[in-house]
Amino acid sequence: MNCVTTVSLARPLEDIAEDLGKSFSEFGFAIVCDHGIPQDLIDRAEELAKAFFALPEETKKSYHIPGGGGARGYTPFGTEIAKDAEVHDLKEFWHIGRSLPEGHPYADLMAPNIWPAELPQFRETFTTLFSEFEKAGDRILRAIAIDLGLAPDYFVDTVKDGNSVMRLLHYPPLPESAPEGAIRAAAHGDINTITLLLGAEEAGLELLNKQGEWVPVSPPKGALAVNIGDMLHRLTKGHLRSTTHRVVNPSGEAAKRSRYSMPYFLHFRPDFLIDPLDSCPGTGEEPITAHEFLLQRLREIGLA
Ligand SMILES: O=C(O)CCC(=O)C(=O)O
Ligand SMILES: [Fe+2]
Repeated sequence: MNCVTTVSLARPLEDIAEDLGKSFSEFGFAIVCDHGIPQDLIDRAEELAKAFFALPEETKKSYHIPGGGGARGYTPFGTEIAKDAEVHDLKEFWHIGRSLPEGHPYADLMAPNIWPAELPQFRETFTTLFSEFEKAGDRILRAIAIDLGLAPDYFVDTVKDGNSVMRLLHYPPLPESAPEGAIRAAAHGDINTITLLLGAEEAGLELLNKQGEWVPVSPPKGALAVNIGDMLHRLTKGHLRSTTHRVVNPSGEAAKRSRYSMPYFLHFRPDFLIDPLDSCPGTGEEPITAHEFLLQRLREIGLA
């Protein structure tokens, strides 16, 4: 196998589990089509994300929450820095998290969402998209469980009310004055359980394969690029790989264009103990709760 596998989520999960598992253990990535997220919802979401990032700088900054670690609302251009990177990423983004009912036991760990008053459909559209991502994620996790030899619903309880986050990303046209070495998104691994990414058909996303070569990830329009995060890597003792990836700068005409994408970072519930699975070979790391693991990693990237 020398390239990321594409699977249709409309097929019976037993039929795709093995292909998916192989792609995740070799590349940490798979392309998933027929994922069930309606295309008209994706189109509306992309239009709204574009409309938000086109708002005046001052308006956008009014949705930045100082001291909030970027967990909700707007994070301006030049804030996030990848682990071990020296310069900031060339991106701005908006985060939407889970809306918990008042008094929920995790309420202290998940800040309430905020919504841009300028875009009345924003809240409804992204609330719907969040639950559609969650549904697709549930199906992908069932296929992963089958491939790992676990009960198909193994992950259901592990991600219930997890601290999942949807990120609307905007990489503006390349600035003339970008710091030396700055790229749209520096090489990093995702922290969470699995990531479901929409919008990566615009070139730039690359993964680092086991041979140490950068390989483009190019899903067709509307398909998901799905990748394993550090938490699932740790649970499976690296059998499912959290693969380093990045978004490189375009050249020529494309450098004058924006790139937009929408990753959904699916997380375990905060008190889930990431205790390496006996069914995966090798020795694992110490058990750690998902919340403690997240805090450690957010500190490293300057967001906590
Ligand atoms: O924009 C992309 O295609 C990927 C973004 C990404 O890897 C991330 O935000 O973690
Ligand atoms: Fe990522």
